Parts: sequence; structure tokens; C-alpha cells
Amino acid sequence: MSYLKIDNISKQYDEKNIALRQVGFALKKGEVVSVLGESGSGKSTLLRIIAGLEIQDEGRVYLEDEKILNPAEKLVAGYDEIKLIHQQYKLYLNSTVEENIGRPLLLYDKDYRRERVEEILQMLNLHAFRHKLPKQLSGGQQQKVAIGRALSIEPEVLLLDEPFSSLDTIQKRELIEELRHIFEDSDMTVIFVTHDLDDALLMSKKLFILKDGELVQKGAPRDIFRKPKNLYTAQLFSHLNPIPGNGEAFIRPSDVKIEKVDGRLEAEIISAQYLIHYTQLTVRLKDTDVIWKVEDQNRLYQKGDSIGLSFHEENIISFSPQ
Ligand SMILES: Nc1ncnc2c1ncn2[C@@H]1O[C@H](COP(=O)(O)OP(=O)(O)OP(=O)(O)O)[C@@H](O)[C@H]1O
Repeated sequence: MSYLKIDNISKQYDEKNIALRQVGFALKKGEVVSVLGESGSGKSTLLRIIAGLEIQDEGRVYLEDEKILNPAEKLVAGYDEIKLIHQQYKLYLNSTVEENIGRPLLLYDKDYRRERVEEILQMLNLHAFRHKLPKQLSGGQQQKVAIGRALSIEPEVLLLDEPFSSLDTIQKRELIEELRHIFEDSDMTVIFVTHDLDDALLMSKKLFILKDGELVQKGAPRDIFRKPKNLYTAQLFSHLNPIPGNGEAFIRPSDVKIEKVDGRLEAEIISAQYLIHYTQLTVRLKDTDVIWKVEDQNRLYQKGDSIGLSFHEENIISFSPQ
């Protein structure tokens, strides 16, 4: 049974700005998913509508079969059960970490409040900073406090709108992994939106891909990687090498094997770029203008070398009948 249902949501701000086109999906309780899309694809609008903070033109959001009312239908917009965190999420600057986390619980029983704040400090490993003010914390620690504050009243649904984009890559990856473990141990339903594929893959086992306001594909990353529905989705995962004379058919660099020159597919290396896990070769296929990227895992080749290339038919990505 679906727990959070997004049913056919459309939203157009004005003539030029169509933010969402009939977006629909359903999540089970406790599911953690990522919504991936480039800037302007409608991610923030989608989350705001799910949170009941934006008026949609069409469609409905349901939480456990209850309609989520939008600001035109509800006096105080938003729901305690659904928390939205975004990059500009503000902390109380003159309050300590523990006060910030406990703030949403002011109307709750004092003992419960104390217990819950302890739980959150423990969960997010923030004990050492409990008496510090936000300005005495790093960006990553501040984001954790913001998340701690959102978690303090135990929301049913947590919506994360690129909340980590101000962090450096290493800090961000660590925080995402930490949160993934927290979410795995909870029954919170989480939607994480991002434009970064690696972040999305780190956070969840299920991806929703948004393009120009449309949900173009959803599923397990491995399935989308192997069977992308269109060029846009395919290219989110890697560069695609066009296969000459084979219509709209491509092969990923990671699926190309470098062999000795043996008269089959031959190429000349026109540049070699040292990357962390391999040397990326840019090659020109013999007797053509077709340029490919291939991965030299053993760092054996350099500019000017001739190499042979091979790949398995089953790895070909094709968008039209061959
Ligand atoms: N208040 C608004 N008024 C008019 N157009 C808007 C408004 N908010 C968003 N839009 C437009 O709606 C579309 C979707 O915007 P949205 O912010 O939802 O995308 P996004 O995927 O979250 O982008 P980003 O990653 O850059 O934050 C864009 O074309 C944007 O310009």
C-alpha cells in the first residue's frame, strides 16, 4: 500500500515557466528515494507542493490517504508531519546547538524534550558541540543541527532540498552516508532532491529522474544505468560513445575494452588525461571522425599510440530499433 502518494501534479508559474507536468509516484512508509534533475527541472517546486507550501494547478498529494492541503486551502500552510529542509534553512544564531534542536519541542513535556534532544545529539554525533553557537560550527555541523532540529518532532516525511550544496565534496559525502544510516534505522519516509548523481546514489537505492518538470524515469540505479529510456537519462551516468553506422547506438567508456591492434576496431589516441582511478583516453576511430573516450585502467598507453577496441553487444545502449 502506498503511504505518500503524489498524484498527477502539474504546476505552471506563468506562461514561460512550467515547473511540473503531471508528476506522479507513490512511496511506501520508510522508503528513501532521490529525485535527480538539473537546475530548473522542478525539484524544489515538487517538494514545496508535497509539503503543502505551494499551490499546484492540478493533482493531489496524499499522506496515508489524507489529502495534503495547500496554502489556498489551509489557514497555516504546512504540516508538522512533513519537514522540508533546504540550504537556507536558518538556525537561531543566539541559541546553542541543544537549544536549537529543542526549540520545536517547547510546547512538549520538559522531560520528553530533554530526552529527545539527547537522542538527537547522540544520533547525529553532536554531543561535543551542544553548548556552542551556530557561528562556532563548520558548515557541515550547522547542517547537521538544522537536520537535528527538523528531526526533533519526529516528522513522518522528511524532504531534503539540496541542503548540503554549500559543503565541500568530502564533508557532503560523509554527511550523506551518516544520514543514510540514520534513515535506514528509522521509519521516516525521505525524499532527497539533488542535481548530483553521486549524491543521489549515496543516499538511496531508488532514483526518480526529473527533466523539464517531467518524471522521465524511475527505478533502481543499476536498471536505469543499463536500460536508460532516453539520451538525457543515459548521459547522467556517463559519457556515451557513438557507434558508427548503428543508428542511435552507443557504448559507455567503462564498457570498452582496450586490446592489441588486430585489424578490428582500431583507434589512435589523441589525448590522455590522468584521473584518479584510470587514465582517460580520447581516441579517434580509424578512418572516421568519430571520437571516443575509453578508460585505460592499467595506465599503459599514451598520446599517439594505436590501440584496438572491443565491447560486448549486450552493453550497447540503443534508443531506436537497430
Ligand atoms: N516563484 C516562481 N515564479 C516563477 N517561476 C518560478 C518560480 N519558482 C520556480 N519557477 C520556475 O519553475 C521552474 C522549476 O523551478 P524549481 O525551482 O522548482 O526547479 P529546481 O529543479 O529546484 O531548480 P534548482 O536546482 O535550480 O533549484 C523553473 O523554470 C523556474 O524558473
